[in-house]
Amino acid sequence: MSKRKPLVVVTRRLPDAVETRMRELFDVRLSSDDAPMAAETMAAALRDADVLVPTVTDEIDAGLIAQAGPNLRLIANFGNGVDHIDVAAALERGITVTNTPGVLTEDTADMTMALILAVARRVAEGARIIPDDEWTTGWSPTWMLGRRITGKRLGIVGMGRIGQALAKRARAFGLQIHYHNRRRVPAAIEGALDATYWESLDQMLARVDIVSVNCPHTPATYHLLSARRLKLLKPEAVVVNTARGEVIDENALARLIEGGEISAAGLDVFEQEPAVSPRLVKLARQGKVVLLPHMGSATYESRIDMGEKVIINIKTFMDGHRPPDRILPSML
Ligand SMILES: O=CC(=O)O
Repeated sequence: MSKRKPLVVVTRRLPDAVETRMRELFDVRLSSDDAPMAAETMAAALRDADVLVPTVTDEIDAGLIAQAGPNLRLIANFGNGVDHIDVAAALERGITVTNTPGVLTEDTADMTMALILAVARRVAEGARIIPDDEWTTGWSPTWMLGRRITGKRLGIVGMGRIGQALAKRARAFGLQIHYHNRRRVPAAIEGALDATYWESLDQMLARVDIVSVNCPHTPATYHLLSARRLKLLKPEAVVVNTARGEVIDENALARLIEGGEISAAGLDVFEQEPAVSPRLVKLARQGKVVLLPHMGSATYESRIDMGEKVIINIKTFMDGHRPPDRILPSML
């Protein structure tokens, strides 16, 4: 690598502290506005840059990667999920891809717990009542009743870092932990979480009260919660997703909630962000689903730590070493 500072192109505004550090270390082209990069700007960035720092809002497909200039050696994603990047195409061209795992685990697990509570206890609906001047008769024995979560069964789909962090929290709320994962987690972790492993996702779905999606979106998990699988849930079941919209067949979920075959959902992620199915929006107005605009890792702390991870990945790579958070072909 030459002695010149690497040209690092960043597609979105990052926290001030992160941008300042990047300016010190790199020849950095920062985004002036906080909108997803237009396709032509992205193509130009890929042509010029040594390093691209995209986020989940940038679709970097094989066609764009084919237009990358000879200097582009690293795509250092600001975020955990890399399903918006054709990583296989990048690796084929000798471009390394990194992400920011670990630092957003606790915050995303908190948000998942928040959605579980919000749906079960009607928090979003309740929070609108006073500002909307609708609290006219005061406390009532029969009004705004939700569902107790203590003693219920939580089925976690994907027992990685975030799944495990959720399980810890959920146990403190008295939920029984069930999980499905490609691989069973080590016995010590399973024991500490008092978690029941289900090799068959179908069998787990039929038995849980709340299902939480915490696995990445890959070709193998696309519509993992298909219409057929969603129909296995009990009618009083709740579905929560803070991972990726694509893991659930969103239309099927909306249809089943409309028909009363599933009770409710709490969703932080969607199949076509930022577009959200009008059917889900209608269900949110009716108080049957809680919708959040992809906020799982949205804390100052997470976003600064994610920026630091991006910087470490770039620095390590530019110093000629393997960056810590490389995406390996075996992870795809
Ligand atoms: O969704 C956000 C991320 O993948 O970090």
